[in-house]
Amino acid sequence: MDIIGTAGKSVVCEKPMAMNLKQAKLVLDTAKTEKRLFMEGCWSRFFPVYDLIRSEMDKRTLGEVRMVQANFCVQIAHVDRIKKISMGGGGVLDLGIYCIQFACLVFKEMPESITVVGGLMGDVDEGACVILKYRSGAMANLTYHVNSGMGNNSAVILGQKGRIEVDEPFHCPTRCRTPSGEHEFPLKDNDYNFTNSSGMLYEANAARDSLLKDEIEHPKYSHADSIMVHSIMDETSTKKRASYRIYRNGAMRVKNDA
Ligand SMILES: NC(=O)C1=CN([C@@H]2O[C@H](COP(=O)(O)OP(=O)(O)OC[C@H]3O[C@@H](n4cnc5c(N)ncnc54)[C@H](OP(=O)(O)O)[C@@H]3O)[C@@H](O)[C@H]2O)C=CC1
Ligand SMILES: O=C(O)[C@H](O)[C@H](O)[C@H](O)CO
Repeated sequence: MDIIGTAGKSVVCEKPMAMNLKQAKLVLDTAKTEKRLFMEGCWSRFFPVYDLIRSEMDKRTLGEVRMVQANFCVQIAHVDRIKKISMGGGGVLDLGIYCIQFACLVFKEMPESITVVGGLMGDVDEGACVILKYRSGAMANLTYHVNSGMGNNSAVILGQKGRIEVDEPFHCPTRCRTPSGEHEFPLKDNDYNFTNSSGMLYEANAARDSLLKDEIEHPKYSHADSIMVHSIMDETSTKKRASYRIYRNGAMRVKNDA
């Protein structure tokens, strides 16, 4: 907030922009008051595959969407920023966020109900199965885990007339299949630490566009998008603590910092 408010700078902040909804709102309110660009770096949203998904959804080529599935399971339990609660660790803030933003991309509204079964790893969240149910009855079935083997980290959107398959890694994809066929957007110069990291250029270009237009948010991942995703993550954390409490017969070990 000081960077935006006191120093008067525009900010692109890696996901997750905050530990909870309350913090996220404070930052976004500051950006609004100061009329500075603030973008939560949800880089997924700027990949060409996501542009294609948006366009298929706008054209309603799948008919009514009834189900979304997304998985993100990897073994990163040894990483400090994952395992330490003091560094904002845990699964939902690192991996679950990608699954949740994917459901939000498709349904564009808050779910009516959120069902969560999850577990802890020390004092941070290890993983969970999350089911979002929407007013129309449509559902999203999301799974994330930071202490497992590598899953099939893909996503699928199922409509009454067709489907979209986003190949692994769905959070930074280069390949998908839509009703119009197979699409591939290869990345160049991709020799970095993280998978498909050169795809960060899509997000960087988007931030540049917003700066040139004097926007305070980017339409592909707006402040409302951040709020929706953080609202669901807050709810997920609360429900997970509850499910863990029941599962472990009364043991409750994570502090509620909301
Ligand atoms: N889009 C993508 O491809 C990816 C995005 N990410 C996101 O990027 C972020 C960073 O991940 P990653 O680079 O792997 O993390 P690292 O742990 O490698 O780096 C974190 C950095 O933040 C600094 N830091 C930590 N705490 C503070 C603090 N209180 N004040 C100032 N600086 C601090 C650390 O400084 P120091 O070195 O001095 O400790 C370090 O330089 C995460 O939010 C993650 O979700 C991560 C991976 C991939
Ligand atoms: O944002 C990311 O990509 C992450 O922070 C992950 O920890 C990483 O992708 C897992 O492999």
